[in-house]
Amino acid sequence: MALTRLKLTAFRNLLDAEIRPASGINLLIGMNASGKTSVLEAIYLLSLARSFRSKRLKTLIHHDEGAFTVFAEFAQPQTQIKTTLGIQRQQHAPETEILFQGQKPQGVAELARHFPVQLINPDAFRLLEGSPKDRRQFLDWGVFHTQPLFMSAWQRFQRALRQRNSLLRHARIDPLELRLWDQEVATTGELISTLRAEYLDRLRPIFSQFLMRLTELQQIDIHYQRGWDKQVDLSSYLASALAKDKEQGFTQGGPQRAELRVTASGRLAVDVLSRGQQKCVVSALKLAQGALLAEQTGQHCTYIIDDLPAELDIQHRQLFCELLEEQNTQVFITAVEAQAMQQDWKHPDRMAWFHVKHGKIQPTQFSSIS
Ligand SMILES: Nc1ncnc2c1ncn2[C@@H]1O[C@H](COP(=O)(O)OP(=O)(O)OP(=O)(O)O)[C@@H](O)[C@H]1O
Repeated sequence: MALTRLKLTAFRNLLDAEIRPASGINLLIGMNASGKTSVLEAIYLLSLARSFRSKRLKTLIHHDEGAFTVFAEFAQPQTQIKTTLGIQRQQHAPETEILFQGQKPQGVAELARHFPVQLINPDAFRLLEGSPKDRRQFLDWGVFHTQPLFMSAWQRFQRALRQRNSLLRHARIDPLELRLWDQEVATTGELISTLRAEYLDRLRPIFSQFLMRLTELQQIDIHYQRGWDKQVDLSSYLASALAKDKEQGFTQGGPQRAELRVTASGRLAVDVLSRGQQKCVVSALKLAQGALLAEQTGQHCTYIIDDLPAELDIQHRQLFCELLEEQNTQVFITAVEAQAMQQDWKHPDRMAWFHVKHGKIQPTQFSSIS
């Protein structure tokens, strides 16, 4: 799905703003604090019903207003099928109101499937330097979008794990009940783990190709650690770890502890790569996810890229832009300087420039803001 219209009301400093983006590259240029990241934040909200900056959506409401609204229209480029999505958060309402095609969606998964978004921002480094959870989220984005079995396995696993953990904290444990939850954790956990490993096997070669185009870096590897002892299946592992799990009061091993180790010549990438090199690795990983999604499902994801020029020299910037354009998908890029984003774009006809100034957005030409 491509975003064809975005209307923002009282969303951060954007009191009343509207854009009709191009189906290809969209450049949002503006000074610091003009509202560029807020536009990306609104687009991200359309996919996940949450922000990448704040835990509480109420903080996104303009300081002088009582509610924000994000309204969007989408079109499927091949079929021209049109959809609408509206999200409103009121200061005093108990929850966020979401209307997808005029109706309450079944869950956030429905929004994510409808409009997959990949974010590359200064926090994207977290993929390398952050916690294992950040890397599991990255991996699961891809598995969720390409493996129909994943979602229900994940929900069943989470429920069974919660039940098992609660049981572990009881003074007396009913062995029959424990066996029941162990079985459910083991069956769904093994499936999740297999789906993740298979996904990563498909992602690796695509990632390497992107990385080769972006940098001269070699020997970047991604190792998958499934979260429990390599030698045994999950069922046997749970049985062998029971005494320790009881002592700790929670299940210590399983897919909830999986980890991705990204290494450069055998050392952790975050310890040895420069910031620019790290940005290239993270960008190649995210581009690979989008390309694999398109290859497997025919669906394109939308890239939102905050401050693209940051950390990249002109050569790497141009290579990155070239790759983005080749993906034939919708992209939103913010930058402070228009000059830094002036490339030899191959399809200027599919591009749109927007000037963001004091919370207002104007479609514009490169020449008028450079
Ligand atoms: N709830 C809110 N109500 C009104 N203004 C807000 C709210 N939250 C943030 N702002 C302000 O909105 C402005 C735009 O912030 P935003 O992060 O979108 O800017 P930006 O153009 O991405 O800037 P930079 O280039 O510095 O990253 C800032 O001045 C910020 O303080």
